[in-house]
Amino acid sequence: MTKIAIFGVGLIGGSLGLCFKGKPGITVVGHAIRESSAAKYLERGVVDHVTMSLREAAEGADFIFLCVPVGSLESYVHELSQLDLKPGCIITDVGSTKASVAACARQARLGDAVFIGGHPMAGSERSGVEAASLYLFENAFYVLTPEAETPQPYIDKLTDLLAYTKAHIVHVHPEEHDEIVGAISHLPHIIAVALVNLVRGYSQSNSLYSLLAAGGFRDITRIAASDPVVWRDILVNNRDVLLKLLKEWQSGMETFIDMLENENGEAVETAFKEAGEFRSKLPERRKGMIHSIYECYIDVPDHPGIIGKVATELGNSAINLSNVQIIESREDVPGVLRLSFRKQDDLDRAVERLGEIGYAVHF
Ligand SMILES: NC(=O)C1=CN([C@@H]2O[C@H](COP(=O)(O)OP(=O)(O)OC[C@H]3O[C@@H](n4cnc5c(N)ncnc54)[C@H](O)[C@@H]3O)[C@@H](O)[C@H]2O)C=CC1
Ligand SMILES: O=C(O)C(=O)Cc1ccc(O)cc1
Repeated sequence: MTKIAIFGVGLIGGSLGLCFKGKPGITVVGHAIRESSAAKYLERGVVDHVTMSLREAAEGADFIFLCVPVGSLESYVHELSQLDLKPGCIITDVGSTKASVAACARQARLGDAVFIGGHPMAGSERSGVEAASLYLFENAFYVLTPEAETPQPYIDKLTDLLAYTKAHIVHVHPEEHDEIVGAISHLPHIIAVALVNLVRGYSQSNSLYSLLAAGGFRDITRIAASDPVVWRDILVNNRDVLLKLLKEWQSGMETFIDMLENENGEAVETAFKEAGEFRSKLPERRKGMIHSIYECYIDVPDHPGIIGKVATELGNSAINLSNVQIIESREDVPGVLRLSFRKQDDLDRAVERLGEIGYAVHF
């Protein structure tokens, strides 16, 4: 049997457990730090066995996944280095930053075990094993940060196992990883939290702020509901990158202040045009999908059952729908559904079929 040990059975650890559990020749052991959590992991079915002993979890493991908050990763690497791990054991992590854990693993005496850093670029603002999902990583990118010295057979072995996640593996240097995710993930979380807290302050004296907050505000602040401990650790860990980015952000805000003070509408327009052009070229990737996506929008009344009706209609015509999304920013007007397809042909046939049955289709 291949033994996989998971430390930190939360959103990410639990989702990995779901991907590996029940696969041929695999047994998944979860490590719990509380008895109440142990029962929950079994009940949720994310692991085969649970133990509260770090040694018992790690003993004989072929793979060890560290899925704890970033601030705890190093102490786990250290504790593992005190144990007699199975020769050839692969230790990996899922932390949102990679440079510090890579440096720590380089220093640690891991015997015949090998560390390969990892970061699935998929998740959500939810946390805990309750939010775990078998499909969390499907089509997402999964970053691995092997060292130049990491023997290829170990990288291959981990890559083969990760195939169960259905994610796409990419290799990135740890420092480069931290710079990139600083800009595309960590800074946006800071901005979302700062914005929500600004409005929270106003709403204390005027309840209309929260009553009217919809659409754009909700779109860009979903991630402000993310787990405080997980994000405390990420931001503190990636502080050098973030301090640089925040200074650039500050100067970007000052540019906006200048534009408004000088009533420079032309510059505002240009800023929106440039941002819009760049954003429209971003690959639309729900959960990090890497395939091109073909989309259309349909006007539908906002009532229960409408998604099922549209999906059934397309299913009956053997049209493969890859995603459906309700556009929340149109809350008080007739609902708008975004339909996504992986193939141009599916989109073309959907447009034709939906038109035939009377829906207004937009691009
Ligand atoms: N939340 C997300 O969307 C993503 C998170 N990550 C990374 O995955 C790791 C886990 O994050 P989530 O699964 O979201 O968190 P989570 O809060 O859902 O799970 C964390 C788990 O670690 C356990 N744990 C063990 N030692 C702990 C300690 N000292 N302090 C706090 N919890 C401890 C908790 O009991 C819990 O089961 C983090 O390193 C995070 O940076 C990576 C990709 C996406
Ligand atoms: O909820 C979202 O959109 C996220 O941004 C999820 C996420 C959180 C942390 C990561 O390191 C990677 C992905």
